[in-house]
Amino acid sequence: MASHPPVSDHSSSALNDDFKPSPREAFHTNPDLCRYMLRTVTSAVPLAIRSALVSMGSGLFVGNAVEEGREIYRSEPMISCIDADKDTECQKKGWSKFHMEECKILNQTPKLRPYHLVLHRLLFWQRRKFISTEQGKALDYLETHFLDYSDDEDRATEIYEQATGIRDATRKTARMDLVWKLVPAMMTNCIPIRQAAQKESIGAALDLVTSVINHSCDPNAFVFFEGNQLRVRSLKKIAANEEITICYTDPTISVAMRQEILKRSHFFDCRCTRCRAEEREHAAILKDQKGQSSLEILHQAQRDLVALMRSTALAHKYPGLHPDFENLGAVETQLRTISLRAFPVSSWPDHIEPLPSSRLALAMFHLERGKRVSALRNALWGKLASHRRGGPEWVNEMLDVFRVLISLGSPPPPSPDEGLIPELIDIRTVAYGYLYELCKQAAKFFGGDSEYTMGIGNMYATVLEKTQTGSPKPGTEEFEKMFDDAQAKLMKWAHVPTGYGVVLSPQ
Ligand SMILES: C[S@@+](CC[C@H](N)C(=O)[O-])C[C@H]1O[C@@H](n2cnc3c(N)ncnc32)[C@H](O)[C@@H]1O
Repeated sequence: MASHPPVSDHSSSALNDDFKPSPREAFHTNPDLCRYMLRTVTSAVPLAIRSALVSMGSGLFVGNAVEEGREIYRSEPMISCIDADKDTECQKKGWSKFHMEECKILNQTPKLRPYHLVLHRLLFWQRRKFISTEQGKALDYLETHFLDYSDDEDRATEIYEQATGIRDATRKTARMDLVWKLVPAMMTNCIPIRQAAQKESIGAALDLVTSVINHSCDPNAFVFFEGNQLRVRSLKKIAANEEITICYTDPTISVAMRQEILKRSHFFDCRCTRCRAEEREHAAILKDQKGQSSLEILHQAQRDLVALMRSTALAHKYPGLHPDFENLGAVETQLRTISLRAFPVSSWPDHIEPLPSSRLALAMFHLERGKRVSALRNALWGKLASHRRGGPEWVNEMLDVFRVLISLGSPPPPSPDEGLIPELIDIRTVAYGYLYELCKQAAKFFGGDSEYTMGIGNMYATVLEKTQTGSPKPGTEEFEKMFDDAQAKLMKWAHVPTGYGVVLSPQ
């Protein structure tokens, strides 16, 4: 970042242009600090901060084996901030005691991002000496990628502009060296605040222990928020002394997009087993295209599909903004055109993202427009074709499919111009079975005590109550048979290949 005059030594005015933070030490080299950090969480298993196996620096490890679908730890993050446009809600919930003070500053900060809120809170605390010695020490150990940003003129400018904007918003009371270091530190270590039921983040948080967890695209754990409490739970069995990993990106996006995001935000090339397997699979599939496609064409098509769905979502939310994307029939045509570009010889494989997610998103747009039959076709296709068979994303997506099924099972019946629909009894049986499975999976991944699981459980109890006495109930062999038949009929109707259906868990 040599071309910028960025940094003060601890005064606000004396800037010099060769600031470099002192080399960062890894957390695990300071056992006292690690002990302090681990005391900030409530853990269900012993935890340890050690030299990482999947990256440089430190990582978080479990001391004992953890079964799939168990809590690892929960904590109140050091700082949690809700996005400016969600803050009315946040004040009601008492998220931000500092709202008045922060609001003044935030209004002056250009291009506000969620982690800016965290940064402003940190600076505010620092001025008021609210940061304990241990917390201050832990902040010094956070990964900043300062030198990686320095090596890239554009990225360096980006950080510099953010740092000066933030410092100016504090009326230059903040120490520039601190701001300069904390901007990239927050970009690297803040985690999005996502409640169980939400796909989108509503803010950002800094949690010291969670900032030690490294990434995998096939992670063994995930993070979600219950109110302002952070929870980390296992996605699969973790052996004693194994490193905990979480996915820093949306795990449902394509390998190329995950890699792009990780490279840009965390400066590493992910070499996890999932990435390598998917890269090999894509290369093999493209061989069938007789030289008419390539990995570059596929990656561009994947980006185009994501952009198409983003524009459609915007057009849906703000009518008139993108009139070209308001007609869902036209969007489906564009989707087919993009798919054909990458797979001109045989069709785009059902499970390769972002096709399944795009189909599911289309289903929800159709549903909101009252086109319930088109919604069902897209929902079944998108959900069942995807290779995801568990995890928090599976639960959220299945809840969407359930909503589509329920809408079709409720009056009024769809108009005949929407085309033939499956028998109502089959729709209801499948909805009932999916709700049963949702209960099981939500309890497993989010925990029985999460509001989300309890909400789904209440829905299931209501449906169960309304079921006529004597009718087969989920968990029985009789129901399972009925469900399998009904699901097969729906899949046939939606042209979903056999073998993709949901298999109900035992009682
Ligand atoms: C939130 S920190 C995780 C803790 C970090 N290892 C440390 O010692 O502070 C995120 C940074 O860890 C590194 N990292 C995490 N997962 C990685 C992976 N799978 N491969 C390479 N580096 C990784 C990257 O530098 C990333 O920006």
